[in-house]
Parts: sequence; C-alpha cells; structure tokens
Amino acid sequence: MSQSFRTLDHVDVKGQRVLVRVDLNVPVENGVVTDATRIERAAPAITEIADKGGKVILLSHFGRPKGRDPKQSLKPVAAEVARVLKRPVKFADDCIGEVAEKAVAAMKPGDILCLENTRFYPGEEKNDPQFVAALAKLGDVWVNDAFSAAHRAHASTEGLGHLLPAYAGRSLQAELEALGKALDHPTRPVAAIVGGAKISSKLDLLGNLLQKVDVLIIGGAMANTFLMAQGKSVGRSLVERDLVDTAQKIMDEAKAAGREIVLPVDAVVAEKLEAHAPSRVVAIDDVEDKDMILDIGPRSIEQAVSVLARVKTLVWNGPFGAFEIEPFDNGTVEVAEAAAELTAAGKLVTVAGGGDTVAALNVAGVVERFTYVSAAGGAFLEWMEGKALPGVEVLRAQ
Ligand SMILES: Nc1ncnc2c1ncn2[C@@H]1O[C@H](COP(=O)(O)OP(=O)(O)OP(=O)(O)O)[C@@H](O)[C@H]1O
Ligand SMILES: O=C(O)[C@H](O)COP(=O)(O)O
Repeated sequence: MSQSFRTLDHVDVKGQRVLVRVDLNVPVENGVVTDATRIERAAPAITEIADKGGKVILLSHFGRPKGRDPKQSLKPVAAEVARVLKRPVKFADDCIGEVAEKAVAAMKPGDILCLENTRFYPGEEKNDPQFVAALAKLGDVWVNDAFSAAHRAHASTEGLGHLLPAYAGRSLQAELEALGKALDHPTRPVAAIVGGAKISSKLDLLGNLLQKVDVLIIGGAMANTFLMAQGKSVGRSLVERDLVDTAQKIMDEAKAAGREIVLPVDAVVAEKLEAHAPSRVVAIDDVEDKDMILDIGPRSIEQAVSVLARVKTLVWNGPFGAFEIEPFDNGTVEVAEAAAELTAAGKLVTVAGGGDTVAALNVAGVVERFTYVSAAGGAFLEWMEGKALPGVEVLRAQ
C-alpha cells in the first residue's frame, strides 16, 4: 500500500517542539498499567525524535472522562512510559494553558514531557478550533503516532494536522503497512470475531464489516444485545437496549446476503464480577434474571474453533469474556490457543487488535504466534470496513 504522507524521514526535528499524538489509552487496574503494548509500540518514534534533538511533547486521551476526573489522569501512565523508555518523562497537570506552556518552555532538546489527558476538555472530542489552537501553540510540528485513535476526528488526532506541519510516526506507519500486507487481499473464507464491551461504538460498524467477511462470530458483552434481539433473557448482563433494533437489522441483512453470524449457544454466568465468584455454565436459553453473562461456555468455544478450522483468515477484535478476572478468561484463551495452533500449521492467517484484546492475547500467551497483532481496536475495525480514518487522511492532505 503506498503511503502518501510525510514521515519522520521528512522532518528535521532538532530543537523543535514536537507534539506527538500517542495512544496511552492502556489497560490500568488500581493505578497500575497491566499491558504496556501501546507504549512499547510508541517507543521507537519517541526515542527517535528525542535522539535527534527534538523536544517530545506527548499528547493522549485516556478513557472516556466527562470533564476533569483525577481517576482518569495520565500521570501513572506517564510513569510507565518512563519505565518502558528507560528515560525520564516529565508530567504536566494540564494539556493546554499556563501549566502546559511553562512545562514546554522549560524543555531542552531530547527531553520528553507528557501532558494530562486531552479528554479533560470537551474541545478535544468536539475538535473545537479554539482548543486545537491552544494545543498547537505548544508545538512547532505534529506527529501522529496513534493509529489506534485515528478513527476519531478529535483535536489531537486530526485538528492539529490543519494547523501544524504533520508527519506520521513510526508505529502508525508500521500498522498501515502490516495490516495492508495481511488483509488488503485476504485469503477467503474470512472470519471475524468481534467481542468486548464497546457495544455502542462498534455495533454499528458490524453491518459494513459483514460485507467484507464470510462469517462473523460475536462474543463478549457485544453478543448480549444480539441475544436480546432474539428474544432471549440476558439477566443482569451488560447490554445496550437501545441498540436491539440495530442488532436485529444486522442479523436480517446477514441472512439476506448469505453471511453467517455465530452467536454463543452457552455461557458462563455469575452473580458478581469478582475473581472466583461462584459461576456456572448454562445453555443460552437458561440465563436467569440474577445472572450476568461473563464468558462463553464450552459449546460456544467448540463452535468458534470449528469455524476457525474451515476459514483461511481470521480478524479478531474484542475478548469473548471479562478476561481480566478468572475464570472468565477461559473462552478467549481457548479460542486464541486454537487460532495460534492453526497459524503455526500454516492453515490460518490471524490478525487481531485492540487495547484489551492484545492484553487478553498476552494472557493467553499467543501474541508471538499470531500473524500480526495491531494495537488498534475500533480503528482497526473501521480500517477493515474500508472507511477513511480522519487521523490518517489529514496526514495525506499535507
Ligand atoms: N460478557 C462481558 N461482560 C462484561 N464485560 C465484558 C464481557 N466480555 C468482554 N468484556 C470486557 O470487554 C473489554 C474489552 O472491550 P473493548 O471493546 O474495549 O476491546 P478492546 O480490545 O480494548 O478494543 P478497543 O481498542 O477498541 O478499546 C474488557 O475489559 C472485558 O472485560
Ligand atoms: O482504545 C481505543 O480503541 C482507542 O484508544 C480509542 O478510544 P475511544 O474508543 O474511547 O475513542
């Protein structure tokens, strides 16, 4: 795939203030980063710019805060960035205004500074020109290295590209190259697994995704909305009632187009989402009002593995269950292991992506055995749909 945008090869960063948009939206539990993959992917661009004498100013969102929320501060994540880079990383408690400006003014060539969560300001998601200008004031050039946030037309992922000279970072470049190589002309049949919990932002795109794949396996909390559309009881499970009609429409369209949708036939349910909470396996028709569906059951695992055995390419975003808590990691781990074995045998091309998906595949110990693992989840699915990603398009426009 040709990359018609400028990269770090096309800019002299020496002495320049370089705003680097990275994706530090990493899994965190009790203030501790539990999977540093996204930071590790951002490291080459950061160290390259610093080693060339640029002043590296990191911009990122973290979570989906409604305004300033100390629980969603990037401070502990900045400490993890320093650990991964093995270099000091300063932190500023704001991403615009006096605090940020002073911190930037104090930087020397080669320094690395991380600014606070851009989503503490509504202007970030609104791509508000005033907020973009306040960010742009802090830098001379903008490097977008957050492929996993490139589906968002936000101030730090897109807006800055209209005000500052813009360049692609190394990991954004690598993602586009690797995804293009594996999936521009995929060997058919193609299966997709879509699970996880971001139902509202991902359910809509399943309709388009279905046009690109032959079989769609739906798991995780995502499946609950489809099960509800089929009139099944999902008890106290995570579900988007408002999207039941959309789920029904996707199933109708799939049927009309001869595409296969595979939903769980059994589930692991519990009354609490807690480690070793008493859990049981039930047929999907037997979920009770008190139950929460937290993983797929053994028959659903078999069903998914049998699909993998008859397709040639697998695209995977979103875990099958609440994998962070045992034993609800079992469905994801078992299917991941089967996919890795088929890949090792040369029978399946496996491409997976997503912040938590990568964490789940790390738990399963299969990352090295997959064909390619992307750091992107939603952005990866939208790329797969064939949609233009605003954070990439703005680079091409320069
Ligand atoms: N049945 C379930 N009930 C509740 N949570 C679930 C269930 N299945 C999966 N999850 C949760 O889904 C989350 C991951 O979903 P998500 O859609 O964010 O995936 P992702 O790989 O991080 O993608 P992205 O990069 O787009 O964020 C995990 O935290 C997991 O615990
Ligand atoms: O985790 C992701 O997919 C990216 O960081 C984007 O996050 P968002 O879905 O909250 O925009």
